[in-house]
Amino acid sequence: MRKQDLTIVKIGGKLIENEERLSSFLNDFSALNGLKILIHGGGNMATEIATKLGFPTKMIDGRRITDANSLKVIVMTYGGLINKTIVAKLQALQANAVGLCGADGNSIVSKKRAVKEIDYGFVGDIETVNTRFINSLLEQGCVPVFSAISATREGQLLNTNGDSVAAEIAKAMSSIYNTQLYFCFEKKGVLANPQDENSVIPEIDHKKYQQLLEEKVISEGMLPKLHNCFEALDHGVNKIFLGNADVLKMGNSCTKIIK
Ligand SMILES: Nc1ncnc2c1ncn2[C@@H]1O[C@H](COP(=O)(O)OP(=O)(O)O)[C@@H](O)[C@H]1O
Ligand SMILES: CC(=O)N[C@@H](CCC(=O)OP(=O)(O)O)C(=O)O
Repeated sequence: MRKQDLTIVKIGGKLIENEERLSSFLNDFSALNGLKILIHGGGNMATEIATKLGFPTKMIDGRRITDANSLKVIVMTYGGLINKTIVAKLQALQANAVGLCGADGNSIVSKKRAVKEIDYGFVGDIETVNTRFINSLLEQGCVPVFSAISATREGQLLNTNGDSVAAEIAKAMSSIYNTQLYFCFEKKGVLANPQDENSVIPEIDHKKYQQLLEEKVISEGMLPKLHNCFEALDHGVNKIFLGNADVLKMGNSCTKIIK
């Protein structure tokens, strides 16, 4: 029997900050047929609030170095302001959204990243996704909305890259559903020339990905994003797309990740 479809969408922090683009995106998201899950970032807003509080931000290859103060800002910003704003807007669009972080329902258990060359601080690498719990929400007609936060078995909250949260949820839920994963960010897709908004690469396979890495066409936040795309593709996720706030609209140009 064919599995039921599940759509998983990650929305990046730069889109969340723009009220018009966020509303338009949430309209499209709420109108999607079938079961769905939303994951959001909020990196830019956390940086802005941390700066106002006098905590400088350090990023390495698109990943935040998270000390105790930045973790507090992150939990308040992602788990509080952004998550609840999105949930309220989705409720107004008749989607029964439920806001979560990885600690809720023990949904995403992670491990603090081991210190190798770099000490990332309170950053989590996901170990398990509680598919039973997430599925119970879907079966009740809820739309889970996850922030980019996970927790250890010992109860330590950890900052967790939003793209990784989306990819790990999609991978895990692929055991039950036919999954499609969308990464929604500022650009129309992966660009051959990051300065040219119209240079969207329509399809990327493993070979092209290696080539883009070698040619250094991808950098910063695009590095974890594409890494997560191929992780998901290699672990059962059926379809993966990268595009801007209009990526859920029919016929919109974007990048498709293929085998
Ligand atoms: N080849 C590329 N194509 C598109 N964006 C790229 C590319 N290389 C680097 N980037 C950068 O990566 C960013 C996306 O990563 P990130 O900011 O982490 O996304 P998100 O909004 O999901 O947090 C783009 O806004 C762009 O600045
Ligand atoms: C460990 C790590 O880097 N976590 C990310 C989580 C937020 C995120 O992914 O937000 P965007 O989607 O807006 O980039 C961060 O703090 O920036």
